[in-house]
Amino acid sequence: MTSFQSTIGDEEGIAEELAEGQREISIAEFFEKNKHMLGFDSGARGLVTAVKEAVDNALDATEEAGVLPDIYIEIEEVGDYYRLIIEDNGPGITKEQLPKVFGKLLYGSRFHAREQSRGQQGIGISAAVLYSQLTSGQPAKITSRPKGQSRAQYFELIIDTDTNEPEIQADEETTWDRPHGTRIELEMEANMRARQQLHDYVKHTAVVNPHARLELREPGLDEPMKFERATDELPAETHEIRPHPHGVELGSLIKMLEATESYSVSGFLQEEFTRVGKKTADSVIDNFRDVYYGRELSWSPPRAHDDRDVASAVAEAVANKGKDATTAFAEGVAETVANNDRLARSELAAIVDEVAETVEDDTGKTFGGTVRENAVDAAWRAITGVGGDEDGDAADASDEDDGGEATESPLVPDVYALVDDATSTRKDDAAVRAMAEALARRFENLDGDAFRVTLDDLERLVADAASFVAEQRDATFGETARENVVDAFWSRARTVPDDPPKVTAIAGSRDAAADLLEAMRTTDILAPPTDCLAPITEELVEAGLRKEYDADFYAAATRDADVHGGDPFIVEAGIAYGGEIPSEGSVELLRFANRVPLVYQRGACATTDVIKSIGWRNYGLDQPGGSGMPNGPAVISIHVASTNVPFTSESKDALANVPEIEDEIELAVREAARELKSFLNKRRSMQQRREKQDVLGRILPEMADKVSEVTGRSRPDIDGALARIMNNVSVEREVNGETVTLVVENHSDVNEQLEITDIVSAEPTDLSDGTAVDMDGEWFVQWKPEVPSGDERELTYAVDGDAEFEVSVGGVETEKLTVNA
Ligand SMILES: Nc1ncnc2c1ncn2[C@@H]1O[C@H](COP(=O)(O)OP(=O)(O)OP(=O)(O)O)[C@@H](O)[C@H]1O
Repeated sequence: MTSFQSTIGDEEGIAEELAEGQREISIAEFFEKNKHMLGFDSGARGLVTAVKEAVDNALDATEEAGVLPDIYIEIEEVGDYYRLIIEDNGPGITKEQLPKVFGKLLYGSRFHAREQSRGQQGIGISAAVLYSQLTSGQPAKITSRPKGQSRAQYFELIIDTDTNEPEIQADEETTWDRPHGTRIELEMEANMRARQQLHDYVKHTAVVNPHARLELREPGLDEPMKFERATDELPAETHEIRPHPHGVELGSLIKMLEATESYSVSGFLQEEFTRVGKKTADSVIDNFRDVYYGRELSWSPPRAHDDRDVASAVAEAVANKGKDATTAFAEGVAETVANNDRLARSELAAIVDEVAETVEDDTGKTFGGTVRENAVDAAWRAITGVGGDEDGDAADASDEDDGGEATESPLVPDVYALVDDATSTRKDDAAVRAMAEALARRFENLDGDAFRVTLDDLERLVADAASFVAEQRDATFGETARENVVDAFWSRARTVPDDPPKVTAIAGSRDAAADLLEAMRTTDILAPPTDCLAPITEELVEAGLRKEYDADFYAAATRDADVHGGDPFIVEAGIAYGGEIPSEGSVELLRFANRVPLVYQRGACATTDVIKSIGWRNYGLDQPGGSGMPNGPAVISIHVASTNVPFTSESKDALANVPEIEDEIELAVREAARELKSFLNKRRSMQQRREKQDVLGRILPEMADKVSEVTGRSRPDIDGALARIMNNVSVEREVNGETVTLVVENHSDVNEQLEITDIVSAEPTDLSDGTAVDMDGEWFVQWKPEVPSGDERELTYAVDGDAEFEVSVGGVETEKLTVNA
């Protein structure tokens, strides 16, 4: 007994003493202690969290019911308290469910569902009710009108903090002008210090839920904040999925094994998991066999020059079958064996069975189980020197130090060939031989005759043989050489034919269940279906940003689905740049999970970590020191949608650092950032072009004047020169009597597809091609010419001599255009 235990043992009744201090904890106490985890740590924050919980639920409920959300949020000051009202047009809640939804913590419809939803835990709204009652002493007032019912139900309730059950204080029918939906009224001790966060939450909710209409009234706003919907399309409907084999933990797997009605592992895998059909189940089971039973090492059968004789060994093992049948059987086995490159024991057994059946058919003699087993033993001994009762050599060979004296095992040349192949040519032959001998001895000492070994054991044997050789012969087999040797044997080893244990047996053995889990994880399995997810989509991520940010540039990227812990997820990123976005300070990062804006704990969020780790200078943003938050007029939004979003805490403020998700966030952000980079590069080169054109525009006329002055000739045409120097597209007008010609020259090195519109004050006729449209006495003449690089086009029409013109050219940037028309 340790001294600590003896001290305890000396004191009588310690357990009783401890028991006196043990009692049930009421949820009020639990809440008081953990309210920061639930997002209710202060009055300012509590108000934002309560709004967030109610609005998230309203969005979940409306979408589930296929209704476009119309959500009303109101905050009023009532004496020392604040009253919060949230109304939605969702499906409502039935009279039976309503008290539990609001009056019981950990009650919800989403905890067990593998489907993307904002709510996950069944805590949110009841925690808000509890916060309200603990700080104001007032009950929650709920009105709900289920779809199709003529009247609404009104409840006043509090949570009994001892029993975690709703205590109903009023329960009556009422009228409500909304045809269906839910209205929640909570009073609480609060303040508006987090007004900015509240506004951000509502605004950003509108950004990622362009299908929702939101309205916020609060005491600080003269006018309500209204966010109209940008689309009438609801997000794609999501479907629940079963867990993915790559994502379960051992504890859950054991529970699933215990609960399943399947009897076989194959049935269990196909029934309980997504993406597992018969073929995938077979692959998992093969991998399970490899870890659970190990593989069988395979060996080269004897060749013609070899003195190992399979045929006579088999013949000797067979008695009483007559000469012809015995010879046919023995030679049949020997010949089939020789047709194989390498053989494992179970393959040999299959060959013996097959040949026995053929010979039985041909000769009418019976080759029963015992005869076949004897034949397998004998043939295996002939091939490997190991097996049956005469397993002499193997036992002798166990003494490492008298290497030279024992008869060489038939395995050695085989092992030698593989080791030699797998190690570098610079290895000294004696070292390779020593390694082969040491390894062959270890293989011979494996349990049973079949040379079954798991990958871990094989690695251990190879390492052990290598260190033996290093000690005895002063030759090193480094890590790479050892890995190559392991690989050479493992890749030639065969998966055993044994049936896996039944589900109940695996459920009862932690080790077997762990082996099954490893097999599931190492099998290639299709990513989970993504119809359980509803990404915002690239188009709407961009539309959401456009709606709320006035910028020069927008880009968005939606990645393909990936898996973390068995739950599928999709990452989307968007960037808005320039325009009205403030250029001072660091960029604004908008974080979203399942379409919910994350307001607090930015610094503790995986999204922030990823943004900081990207080298933003590569993408054209300023980043002091080359790491950390980039600076500049940009907004970056990141949305992670998953059936199970890994938050750092129950208040769902920040994403945990899950490597798979971080990788996808990085790829999505980089995808959008690459577009930003090419936009900025182009903008920079256009800027340089503009500056160059400005300079040329100033000096060319001066040069033209000078040339004309010096040469005494007329002033050269500088517009054409400018277009040529700048490799521009030039559009020049020539008017000759009634004929108007627009000459388009392409001096650039690419073909240009242009759209040229000439607005003419009189009616044009005889158009070369193109169209003319009369718009209130002005004619719009339009051409869409394609002008190859280095080529020109002439666009003509006829018009009365006094007409006025105004040309506009589309299809090419203004910086690459010289218009003289
Ligand atoms: N406005 C509403 N309309 C219809 N049903 C609702 C509404 N609000 C809540 N519910 C139902 O009540 C349940 C409990 O809501 P609660 O906010 O406590 O948890 P949750 O949203 O499931 O998870 P979380 O704790 O992560 O927010 C929800 O799962 C949903 O079924």
